[in-house]
Amino acid sequence: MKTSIATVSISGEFEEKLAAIARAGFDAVEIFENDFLAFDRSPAEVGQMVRDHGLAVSLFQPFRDFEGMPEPFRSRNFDRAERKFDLMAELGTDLMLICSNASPVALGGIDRAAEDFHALGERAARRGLRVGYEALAWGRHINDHRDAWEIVRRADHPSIGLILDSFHTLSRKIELNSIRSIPGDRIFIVQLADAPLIEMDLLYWSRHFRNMPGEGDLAVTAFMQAVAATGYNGYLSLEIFNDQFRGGSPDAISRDGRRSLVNLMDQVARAEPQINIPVPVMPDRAKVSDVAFIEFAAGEDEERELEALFTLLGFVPTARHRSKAVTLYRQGDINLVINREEKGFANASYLVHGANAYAFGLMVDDAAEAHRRALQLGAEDFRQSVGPGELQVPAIRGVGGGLVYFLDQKSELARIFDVEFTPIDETPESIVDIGLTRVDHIAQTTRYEEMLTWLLFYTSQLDARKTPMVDIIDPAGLVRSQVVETPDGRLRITLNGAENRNTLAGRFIAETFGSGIQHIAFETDDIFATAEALAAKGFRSLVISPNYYDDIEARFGLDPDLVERMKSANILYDQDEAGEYFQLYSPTYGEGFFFELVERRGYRGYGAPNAIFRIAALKRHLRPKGMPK
Ligand SMILES: O=C(O)c1ccc(O)c(O)c1
Ligand SMILES: [Mg+2]
Repeated sequence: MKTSIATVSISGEFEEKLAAIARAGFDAVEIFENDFLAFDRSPAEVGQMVRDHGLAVSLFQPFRDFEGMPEPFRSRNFDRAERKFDLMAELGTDLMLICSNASPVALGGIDRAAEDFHALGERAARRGLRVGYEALAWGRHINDHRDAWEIVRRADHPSIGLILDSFHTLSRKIELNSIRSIPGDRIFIVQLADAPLIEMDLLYWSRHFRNMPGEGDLAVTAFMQAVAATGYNGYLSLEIFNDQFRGGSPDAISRDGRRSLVNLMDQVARAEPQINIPVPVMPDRAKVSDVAFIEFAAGEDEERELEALFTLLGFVPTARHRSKAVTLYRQGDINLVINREEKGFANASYLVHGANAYAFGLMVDDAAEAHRRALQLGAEDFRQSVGPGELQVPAIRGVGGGLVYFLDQKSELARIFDVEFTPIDETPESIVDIGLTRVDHIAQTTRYEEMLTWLLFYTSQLDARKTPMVDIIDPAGLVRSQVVETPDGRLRITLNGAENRNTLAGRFIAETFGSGIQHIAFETDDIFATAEALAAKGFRSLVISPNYYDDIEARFGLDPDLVERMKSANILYDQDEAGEYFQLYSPTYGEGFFFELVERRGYRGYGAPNAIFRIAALKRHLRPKGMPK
């Protein structure tokens, strides 16, 4: 599999871009004319620089408004093309992209365009060069790959071929089977991009909102399946115009790009096993059956505070690590771990971020395979020295430098808490089970610019899908929220992207020095019983404005008695087509961390309409420092 990326896709100076692209493992770059024009080195030097980074130039582009022009433009275009051919020879590439004509003076006509391309093919052939024709979605006469292919077919010249670009085809919803009958060797290159579904002008959408395959909503996998079925075995080239990427980290964007292609081709090869493109063999996306544990890093004081909080919430200290200052707390199927080691990774996380939920374990079908796939996708491996009799749990670095561990039922890993821990026999009498059964969701707060990275991180490794992005209104600004969930809901992760530091999410990032888990939601089968048990123990839940309850009673036509019960327990409510949702929040602890307790009666969402009221209430509670006693 040969991978390439257009220089416009990432930020930085020209040479910085090349270095990042090479480090991420690409084979080639598409050189964008403007990137080159803005750079003060000769074409030969640029070509050399690309090769010095171990890269090839897959393509020079774009050459605009070529085909079907009246004189004198037509003759001038051939002269202009010859000049660019000179340049290509110096750069060291044999392929030029011509995008379909968008000029108002362009004359239509398939045959006229085909004749122009035939004539250009003759000139290109003399120099051993090739020209590929791409239909822009907004081309004046040609805006559909089927018409571009007809022109290429009629041009009937070995130096003239077709260029396919997933964005142009998918944005116009063109029938994908039309690609399958094109001979693979007539496709000179394939450009790939995804995009979020937004209703807007095609040109503007294309030039500002493209993203990596898998990051958006377009059917890029189905598109690439059709391309692969033609026998095509050339470059897979990312061409991503995105304002955010232009301002992002060249390394991070390049790594995401490479990950997106590996993941895409893995999915394509599974669906179309006969393809010509050699694709790395890797395990399938891991099936997650549960959140096995969530681990907090803490110092001595915070450990006491967390312990008080956990026991108040009904968690029982169940076992202690044989050699480390690590304690397991349990309720229902939920395992919470406090790690108060004075060395090692947890301690490093504590020193940087303060007490925080820095790691979680996922129960998957095969932990070793899940780990292997993650590494093949470019995840950063994590290993820590283990003591005698302890298990090396496969792990990778996740959001905010935290950890994701993989466990499974088929190996020793299933018994980690038996192998490495000794049971604590007596349960303190003060602890009352409040009916929490499992982890409903883990909410991670990231900078807005990182959201796509982490969405791709999860959805490429795990058998999980992403839901559409929702906007959450914080009184101090917008927070975007998107969910990664398994089809059965056994794993749910919400990613919240903070655009500014005055929002609750933004403040959390600023105060804890980075992204991380900001809240954890536990499920109960009876939220009212849970609320009552908590209140009896003196737990003070987050106080919700009484105005809220008048509104939901009217909005959902609820029984006034039910509303009264919710109001007295500060329980929030939502409904979707599948059922009802009840939510109860803790106040914030430390720098904005909190717990949520939920009851789902068939409901599938996350209570997004309530977020604005919850955030306002949390902000009223937010304390400057320290966990409550
Ligand atoms: O936005 C454009 O003009 C443009 C140019 C070249 C391409 O390959 C493309 O997909 C879009
Ligand atoms: Mg293109």
